[in-house]
Amino acid sequence: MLKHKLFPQLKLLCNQIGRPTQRLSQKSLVRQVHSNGNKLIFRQMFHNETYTFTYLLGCPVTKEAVIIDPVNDTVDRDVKYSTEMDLNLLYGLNTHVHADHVTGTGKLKERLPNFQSVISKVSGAKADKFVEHGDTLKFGKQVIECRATPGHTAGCMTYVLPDHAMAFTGDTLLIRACGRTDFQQGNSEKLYDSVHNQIFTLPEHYQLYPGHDYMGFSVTTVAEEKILNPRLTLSKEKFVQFMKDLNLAYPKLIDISVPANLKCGEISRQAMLGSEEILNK
Ligand SMILES: N[C@@H](CCC(=O)N[C@@H](CSS)C(=O)NCC(=O)O)C(=O)O
Repeated sequence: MLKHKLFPQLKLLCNQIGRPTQRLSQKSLVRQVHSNGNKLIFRQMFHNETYTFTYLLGCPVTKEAVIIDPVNDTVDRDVKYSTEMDLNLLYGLNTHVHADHVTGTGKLKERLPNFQSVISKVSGAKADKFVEHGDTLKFGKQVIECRATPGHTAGCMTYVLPDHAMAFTGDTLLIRACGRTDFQQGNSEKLYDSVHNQIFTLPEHYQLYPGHDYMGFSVTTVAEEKILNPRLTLSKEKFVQFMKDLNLAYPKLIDISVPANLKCGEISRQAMLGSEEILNK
């Protein structure tokens, strides 16, 4: 009975993950790079200390580009990479006020002319540009749609590129997991609704890029998570209980990261030394 109910989704999933890898990667590359004839430069980068993903997206025609969730420690890498690729970074998009690392948008503003930091208005953080649900941002021929996905924090945003069937979910949805909901106005009911109403309603072939991964994964799809996410496939009631029982230790840098990120990554020398000490423990 269950198999019958899930069959269309399972069929789609098998098409995506059950066939030889060669075929999958070729198909997904074509979708990212050539859908609607609109090409995209796309790089996924990792911060080893905090398991954070940063994404660089560029328009190959105009060379205008954006960076999603840069980390302050990897700004040199990100500037070098975008310069090498002749990209003109316009925006640094934060998916939310991070609790485990300091955003790189403040440092990037010091390094790059015309660079603007972006975050949701609801976040209450300082930035050059504030976005709300339904807003769009442009770089070259590319369009990003902003979807409010509160729950991990009150101001979480998911950034969607419809032309490339991609969405950047921050910590709202992680691969086979989701963001914790026990601080920064976290709310399990809201996170559940955000995922079901704003992410799982995207077409099933959309590729989802999370803000972190702690298990060695890099990308997933709407179809995969709808079937395989052990948290978000629960009923809402069971999900809320599951999140209550998580009992995760607070992020090591929370007391440094949150105040700094509320100020676009502005961090005092004293706090910087403090964070080095905490990470070296
Ligand atoms: N140990 C890390 C923090 C790990 C953590 O809490 N991750 C967050 C996202 S960053 S606030 C999370 O939501 N995790 C969900 C989960 O199920 O793991 C540190 O000390 O920084």
